[in-house]
Order: sequence, then structure tokens, then C-alpha cells
Amino acid sequence: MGSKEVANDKPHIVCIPLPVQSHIKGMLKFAKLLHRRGVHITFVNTEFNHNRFLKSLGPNSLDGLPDFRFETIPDGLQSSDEDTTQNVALLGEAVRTNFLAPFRDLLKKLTQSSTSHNDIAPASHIVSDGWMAFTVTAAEEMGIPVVLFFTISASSLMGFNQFPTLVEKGLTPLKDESWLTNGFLDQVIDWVPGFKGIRLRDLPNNFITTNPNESLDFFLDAIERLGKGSAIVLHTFDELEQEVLDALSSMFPRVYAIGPQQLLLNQIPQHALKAMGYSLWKEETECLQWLNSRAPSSVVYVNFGSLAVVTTEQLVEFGWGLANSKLPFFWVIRPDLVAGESTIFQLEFFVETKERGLIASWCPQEQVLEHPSVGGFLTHCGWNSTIESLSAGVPMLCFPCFTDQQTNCYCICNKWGIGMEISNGAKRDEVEKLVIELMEGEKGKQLKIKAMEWKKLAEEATTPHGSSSTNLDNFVNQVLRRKS
Ligand SMILES: O=c1ccn([C@@H]2O[C@H](COP(=O)(O)OP(=O)(O)O[C@H]3O[C@H](CO)[C@@H](O)[C@H](O)[C@H]3O)[C@@H](O)[C@H]2O)c(=O)[nH]1
Repeated sequence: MGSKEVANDKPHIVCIPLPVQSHIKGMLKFAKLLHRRGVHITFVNTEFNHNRFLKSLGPNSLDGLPDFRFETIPDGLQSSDEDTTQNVALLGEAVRTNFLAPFRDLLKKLTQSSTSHNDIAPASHIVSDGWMAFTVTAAEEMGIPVVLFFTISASSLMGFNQFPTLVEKGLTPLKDESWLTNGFLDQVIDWVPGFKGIRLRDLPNNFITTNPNESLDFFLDAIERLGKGSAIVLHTFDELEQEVLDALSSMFPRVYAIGPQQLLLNQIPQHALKAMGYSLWKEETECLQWLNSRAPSSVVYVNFGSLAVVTTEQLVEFGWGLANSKLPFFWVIRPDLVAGESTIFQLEFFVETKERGLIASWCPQEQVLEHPSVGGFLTHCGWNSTIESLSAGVPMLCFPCFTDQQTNCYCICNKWGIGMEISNGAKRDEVEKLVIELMEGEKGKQLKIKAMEWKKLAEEATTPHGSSSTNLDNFVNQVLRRKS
């Protein structure tokens, strides 16, 4: 960095992600893109996650990018051996009750004109995970703007934003449990822009409940504050969700679609990018050598992201479905993926799959999806997995588990034509049949063609004059550099 004048001309943003793996990764990538466009970054992790990063990536792994600093706040959770950040309900409650006070103190420090770093201007904006409503309160108190950054699709955000209407129309909360199975959820709803033909069951499933609870309040707090952000940024691209993005833009002042993030990062010369990792868990990279030894487009990749939990019975059915398909597979089973007995596979399963199955506990997913040997992805439809798969041109078998995943599944299968849904509670025969269809069937071939078309559009959106690059430039100029 040159003179102090030049430094002070740069916007200085305070980035604060929701403290779970996929949200931290999305915010880190967004921060890197902004940093490359001349923005100073202070990145706020919880103390717990900061230490996990240092443990998984190495003690100096977060150093070395000038004007890109890390700060921490406590999460207020009891420290114990259990990884409390995997407990979404507990974490959501901690975010709502514990984070405002330490974040406010940190902001006071960062917005003072004489910061401890003389080469950095006082913080000018907060870029907050859109789900963390307390940052809007902090921003109002401190008189600085807050940008709401969402690591979900525009379609899911539109779905979440329907909640007040669903209440008004008496569609949620459900009157009783029988509504879950009596066809009520199959009704098509017709008032949501960009969602022709969507059923109630395809909306984020947080609303599909007889008993709205605190975890729903977490989402509602954020939805109520959507209009208070100086901008909304979504990790998507215009061509993918144009109609919904247009509708969101008509409701909120500034909406920017900036993605796929990794394709935008690929535009930056590698020497200019510090190889800062994103994983809280250690990545098992040996899978890449294993993939090298397999035929092109032959491997089924199975991964349910960082939070989903499946039952022992379901995992066993997936396992035998894969085994019986006789196809090669690479399956990531996190240590905390299964609710119940963890030693679930008998010797027989390993004997059957030993020549063609690989199991790991965490992997470099984007490299796996980009690998030419991977032909299909059995996924829980988390948004990052979805957009990473689409960017790599890999068709999907969708097993949505909770929250926005059902809406992503709807878009993948019905709007974008790049996947098939596998039913909740699927038995091994259904798994086997769908996996074979995905990898070798006629339908699978059509999905692959579509996936390659979307990959091309995603690449075009991220070229220097593509829609996402332009939106990124506009965001920096119109929101971060705007003199008010
Ligand atoms: O072995 C693995 C598994 C995952 N990942 C990465 O972890 C992220 C997983 O993100 P996502 O697919 O979005 O799933 P979740 O971790 O489940 O994400 C939560 O957050 C998402 C974004 O808000 C929501 O869409 C999901 O529903 C919610 O469960 C992706 O970037 C993956 O590349 C790895 O690097 N290695």
C-alpha cells in the first residue's frame, strides 16, 4: 500500500458471515473479489471458527494479504468437545442473543478515525450475512450502511419472502400433522413471480410446520429487515434467475447477482491471489488421485454438505443402492452426517464395493466436481453445491433435506432441467435405478446436455464484461464508493 491518502480513499468493509462452513466460504470468496477491486477488508469470524481455520489450514494460513485483516468475536456458546456450530438451532439462537454486544464493540473500534492501523480508513460499510438481523441493528446504531449478502439462490430468497403472505392466506402454520400427507402441500401457488407451477411443498420448508418456533423467528427477523440493507447481494447470476431477480429488484432498492464466485475468482491471475483456504475441516485430497484412475464421466459423487443429517437407515439404503448399481462412486460421509449408529456398513458392503468405491470424510469439493471422471452428483441441494455443480456442468440427483434445499431442488429439476429428485425415504432399488439413469440413461444424457449449456452461460457471466462481473463493478461503484 502506498500513501495514507490512497488508503483512505478505499472503502473499508467489515464482513461478517453466519458462522457455519458454507456461509463463511461464500463470504470469504466475496471478500476476496472485493479486495481485488481495491476494497479494504476486516473479516469477522467467531473465536471458535478462527481457531478451527488455523487448525485445519495451518497457523499462518490467514496472513499475507495486505489490507485483508481478521478479527474475532465470541459466540457465547459453552465450549465443549461437541462442535456446537453444527447444531443449527443452538447456533441460530446464539446469533440472535449473543452476537450484537461484541459486534457493536468491535464496530466502535473499527469506525474510529484513529484506528490502530494508520494505513487503513475507518470502516465505511458492513457486509453481513443476510440472515444475521442483529447487524442491521448495529448498523443503525453506528450510522453506517449494511449490505445484506445471501449465500442462497434468488428463488429461495423469494420463497422465504412469501412467509407473511402464507400466514395471511392461512397456509401456514399447518393446522395439524395430517396436512403434511393429505395432499395439502401439493397445491400450486400462483402469486409468486418467477415460480410458475410451484407447489407449496417446494417453498423453503421452514414454513411447513404446525409449530412455528424460534428457529423460524431467526429467518423472519431477517426477512423483515430486507428493505433496510443498502443493497442485497446474491451468489447467483442474472441469466440463471432473471425473472425472480427482476421481481426482487422491484421490491428492494439495489439487488446484485454476483456469481458463480469461483468462476469470477478464476478470472484473477493466480499470482495475485493468496491461496487462502475455505475449509474448517481438513480436506482429504487423495481422492483426486483416485479420480485420476477412473474413466471419464464414470464416477457418481455423493456429498450432503456441511450440515445435513440423515438416518442410519437412509444411509444404508444409499450405500446398497450405489453398490447394486455397479458404478464407481466417491462418497463423502462426514463424521456427524448420521443420526444414530455410525458403524453401519458390514464387511459385505466393503467387499462388494472395494474395487470401485471410495469413502472420505471431507474433500476439496469444487476440484472433485471439476474432475473429468465425475459424471453425476447425488446432492442434498445446498445452494453452494448446486451452483458449484452447475458451474462444472455436472447433472444432479437431488435429495433435499431442509430449508432452502427443497426450492433449489425444484429449480434444478423443473426450471433448469439439470437434475432428478430422489424421494425422501428412498429404498435401495430406487437409488440404484436413478443413479443408473443419471449416469447411463437417456434422461441422464439430456440432463448432461443442459448442464453443459448452463456451465457455458455461467462462464460467460463471469468474463470481464459478463453480467456478474459488471454487477460486481456496479456494486463497488454504486454502493461502496458512493459518497453520501
Ligand atoms: O466434502 C466437502 C463438502 C462440502 N464442501 C463445501 O462446502 C460447501 C457446502 O455448501 P452447501 O452445498 O450450500 O451446503 P451446506 O453446507 O448444507 O449449506 C447450508 O448453507 C447453504 C447456503 O446458505 C444452504 O443452501 C444450505 O441449505 C445449508 O444447509 C460447498 O461450498 C462445498 O464445496 C467441501 O469443500 N467439501
